[in-house]
Amino acid sequence: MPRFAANLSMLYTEHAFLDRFKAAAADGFKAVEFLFPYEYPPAALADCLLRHGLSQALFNAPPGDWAAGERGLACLPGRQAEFRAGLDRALDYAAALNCSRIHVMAGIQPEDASPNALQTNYLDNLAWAAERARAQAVDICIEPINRRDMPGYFLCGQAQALKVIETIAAPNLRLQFDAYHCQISEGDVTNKLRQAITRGVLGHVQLAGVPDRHEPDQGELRVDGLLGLLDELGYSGFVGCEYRPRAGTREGLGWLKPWFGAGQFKG
Ligand SMILES: O=C(O)C(=O)[C@@H](O)CO
Ligand SMILES: [Mg+2]
Repeated sequence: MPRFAANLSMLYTEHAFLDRFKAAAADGFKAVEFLFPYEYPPAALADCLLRHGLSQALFNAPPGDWAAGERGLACLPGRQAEFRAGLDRALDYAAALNCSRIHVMAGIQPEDASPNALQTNYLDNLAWAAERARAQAVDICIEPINRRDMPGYFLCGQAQALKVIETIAAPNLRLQFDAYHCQISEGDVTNKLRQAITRGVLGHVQLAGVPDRHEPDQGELRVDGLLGLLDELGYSGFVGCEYRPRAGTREGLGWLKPWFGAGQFKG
């Protein structure tokens, strides 16, 4: 049975951020994930988790200047010191939240940068981050993101991510497989998910409907098939529900009902 995490950056936005933990727990979630915790002290977030019986599945390392359009620093030449300081900050939060997965975003490739420089920088930074995180038993996850939503994003394909993971060969550098991005960028989602599991590199899964990033009960993906495959292949990690509800988070949770354990689903 997959373990589901409510993505609190997209779900429960009817509530203030710190109230989303309670709302997720009330609907039967046992775990949460979100993009960035850095506006809040680690102790306040740890307290929310504890009070509502939740575990933290994943969050993101600092992405640079998000408001200015930055989407991660890992591939960017000249930003190594900032990347490293950000990763250390994320590791402090991971310790406080008892979280063993951090998503490190690659960054938007600058138009004037050489592809070789970006790749070298990306590999150097990820190798450093994986080694640093390993001491704390934390996995570093990398996620291919589609370029319709994030034009110019450096890591945009499953094969590209697998090659990076294979090249660095750190046991705690893992793939974050977001079926929504995979379907938009390249399709063949089932085979790509199977490949990630059989290669032993799958660190985290996220789901949304395609093409509109709403609940995964409509559109191009057959979510029951993907969740069944995770079960069949013995995936024991989390599945992040990372979508924008069509009309209210609780109202849209019907698709999860068959997958939540008996008595968990309150919606
Ligand atoms: O957008 C996604 O998909 C994510 O998983 C985020 O962490 C990055 O924006
Ligand atoms: Mg995602």
